[in-house]
Amino acid sequence: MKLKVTAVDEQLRVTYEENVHFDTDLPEFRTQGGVYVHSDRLTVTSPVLMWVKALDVILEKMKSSGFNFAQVKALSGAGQQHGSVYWKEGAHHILKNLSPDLPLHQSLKACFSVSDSPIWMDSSTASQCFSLEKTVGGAQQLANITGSRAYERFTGNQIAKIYSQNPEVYIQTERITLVSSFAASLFLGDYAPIDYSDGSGMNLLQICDKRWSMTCLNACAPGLEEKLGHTVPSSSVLGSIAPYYIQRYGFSPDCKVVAFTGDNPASLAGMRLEEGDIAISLGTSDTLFLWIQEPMPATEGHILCNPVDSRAYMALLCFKNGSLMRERIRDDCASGSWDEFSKALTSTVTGNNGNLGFYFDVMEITPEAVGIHRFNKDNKKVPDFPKEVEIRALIEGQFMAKRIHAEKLGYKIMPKTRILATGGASHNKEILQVLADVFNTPVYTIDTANSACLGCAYRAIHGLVAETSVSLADVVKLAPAPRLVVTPAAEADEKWLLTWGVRGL
Ligand SMILES: Nc1ncnc2c1ncn2[C@@H]1O[C@H](COP(=O)(O)OP(=O)(O)O)[C@@H](O)[C@H]1O
Ligand SMILES: O=C(CO)[C@@H](O)[C@H](O)COP(=O)(O)O
Repeated sequence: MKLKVTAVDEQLRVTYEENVHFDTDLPEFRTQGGVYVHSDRLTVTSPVLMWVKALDVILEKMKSSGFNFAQVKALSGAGQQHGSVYWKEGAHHILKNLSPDLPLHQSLKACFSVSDSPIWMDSSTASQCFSLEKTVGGAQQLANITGSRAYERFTGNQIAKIYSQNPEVYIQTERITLVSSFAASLFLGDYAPIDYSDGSGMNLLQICDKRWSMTCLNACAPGLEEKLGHTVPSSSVLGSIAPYYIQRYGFSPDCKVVAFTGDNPASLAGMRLEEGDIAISLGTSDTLFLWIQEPMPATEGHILCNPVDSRAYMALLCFKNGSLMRERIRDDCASGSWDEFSKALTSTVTGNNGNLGFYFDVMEITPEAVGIHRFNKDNKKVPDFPKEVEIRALIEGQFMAKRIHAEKLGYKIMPKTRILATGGASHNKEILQVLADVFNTPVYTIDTANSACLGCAYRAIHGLVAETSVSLADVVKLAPAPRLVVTPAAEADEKWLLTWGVRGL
């Protein structure tokens, strides 16, 4: 996991990219994959000061490389969804008076009442989820209100856990931000509001009228409305950059901060998703998302407010066993090499001669299942597969699950359907070929695998004109179109896909 930056010029060309890798650039925090997995294997957190220090490091890297901060007209950003940051009483004053002589992590070191922020990988709040659904009248009812049934990683349940386990800490907290609005707060030198789109990943926001659900807030913790602040459209200008950045890095006082959002909503903007397209992000988690007009919340998947058009929505499916699962099988079966992994995919056939597998090292979100389960062509459970068969079974299984669950959400693949792929694994053409074969649909990518970052650069430009009703699509119409990378192989007919569906996932 990394902190990344992308700058674009007025022609929407990417002019600068940089990143900070949490594990290797900030080894003093001793994270693995940017996180701590606690001994119960359910609680997963990240040190909030590591995120703050990562911002110091990336800004210093930019300064040393001669980046011209004065030219930046607007900035925006994205954070992993659902994670939360707890600001201690008195933090606001410190945030508003940052000394340009000090790095942020020094000024802010005593500002957080919870030093290890719960993040999206956490699944330790089952009892809070149960109680929230019970309060509102069941899982479907909660989905109707907030867009999702109760999910353990969703922020309301995380807040409820902190309140029930440590009410003192909750009381000492003056503000709760999402990872996205926390990062925006750092640039603003003030508490930034939560945007509608990332706010929909909390089990607290009414997705129809974009107001907090008082029933849900009260079910999680007392006095929560005040600690969360108000919500804003994702394209809002929040204000100008804080004096700290003007004095320390040479930003212009006119540089505007546009609301930050979740990484998946930001990717939707970066990929310039159109209705009918299907976006698949192969980052740490795998996610699949669609632009939708009419929300139909169900007990599987999520409906979020659309980050680009406040009248629309996006549907999202999240799969926790994404890249980390692929990395584990790569290490076990391909000597830790992506090249060898890719060769195994080219040396095996579509449909894997009937061998299939489900690979969930950690409790999966979609579907709720855990463990490694392999079946041969006679549907008999087997303990292992030859290495190449294992690799193909993993990738076909991951993509088949995406197709089956998208179809369960009502998604229909049409002749015009395009898959837009992004995230680290979208660099791997052989993996994308399996994706094309499983969906029987061509796969496109954009020039950077960092669609969330690029989307925020686009959203920053859009924020400057959004109030005049110009759409994001208009603002980015000159950006390079997605590039066709692979088309389904001729032999990828629907027959073997059907067998998969019948054998069930
Ligand atoms: N050539 C490759 N083939 C498959 N996976 C890759 C390849 N290169 C990078 N990855 C995967 O991409 C992941 C990082 O994706 P990225 O989109 O940067 O993550 P994040 O979710 O943190 O933004 C890594 O975990 C790595 O396993
Ligand atoms: O939980 C979800 C979406 O609901 C995740 O997709 C997070 O948003 C984190 O994403 P990455 O670290 O994989 O980018």
